[in-house]
Amino acid sequence: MLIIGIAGGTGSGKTTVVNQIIEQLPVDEVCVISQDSYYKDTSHLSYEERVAINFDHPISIDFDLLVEHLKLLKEGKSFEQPSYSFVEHNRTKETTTTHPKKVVIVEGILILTHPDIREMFDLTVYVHADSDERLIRRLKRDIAERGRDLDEVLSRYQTTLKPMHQQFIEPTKEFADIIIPTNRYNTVAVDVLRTIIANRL
Ligand SMILES: Nc1ncnc2c1ncn2[C@@H]1O[C@H](COP(=O)(O)OP(=O)(O)O)[C@@H](O)[C@H]1O
Ligand SMILES: O=c1ccn([C@@H]2O[C@H](COP(=O)(O)O)[C@@H](O)[C@H]2O)c(=O)[nH]1
Repeated sequence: MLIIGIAGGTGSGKTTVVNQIIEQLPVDEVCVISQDSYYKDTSHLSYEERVAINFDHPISIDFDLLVEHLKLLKEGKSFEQPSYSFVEHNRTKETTTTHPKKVVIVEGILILTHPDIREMFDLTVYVHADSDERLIRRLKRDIAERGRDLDEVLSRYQTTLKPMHQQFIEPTKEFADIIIPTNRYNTVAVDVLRTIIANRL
């Protein structure tokens, strides 16, 4: 089993890179675990209270559950991956059965902040795009897909996204084996990653 951790700021293109990698792999050889699935269950809070959560701080993530699930995969066991609704700011009732595969990709803004999780990765990648580029992408995506408006994205950017990125996310670049610049679509870097994966399988 090859476990790859893919980190990087919001809007840097992590999901896009993951999709580009897996589209060339047989479906029965790869599984993807998204850090977003592991936002803590906040069903006990009102919608207004959930909106106010700092979703870019490591404390918002149930890392214990993610560690438990990665250990299960390493033991060859399946688990139920939670699902998350960005519109509701909460986990949904659905889960996805995730089976151990030859290639396991874990992606998320904060996954390289956790020492035990870093230890479990065979390969670490940091996807880098400039902050103005990430903000533009985030604005477009969150308005189109996550039920946000201009004011919401900009105020969250100023209050939490930018400071948390500088404090927690950007410093994890030093833990990356590979840094992919993604101000543009970087097909060369994705090909390099595919080759590394193919060689390690
Ligand atoms: N290299 C790129 N150039 C332009 N747009 C991109 C690029 N990579 C991703 N995008 C777009 O930016 C948005 C955020 O990308 P996504 O892969 O979801 O980022 P992340 O998972 O890091 O938050 C998406 O709408 C995606 O289509
Ligand atoms: O309820 C939520 C939970 C998280 N977010 C934001 O999502 C991003 C992380 O996802 P990416 O796909 O890597 O962009 C993070 O910056 C949180 O602020 C949210 O808006 N609502």
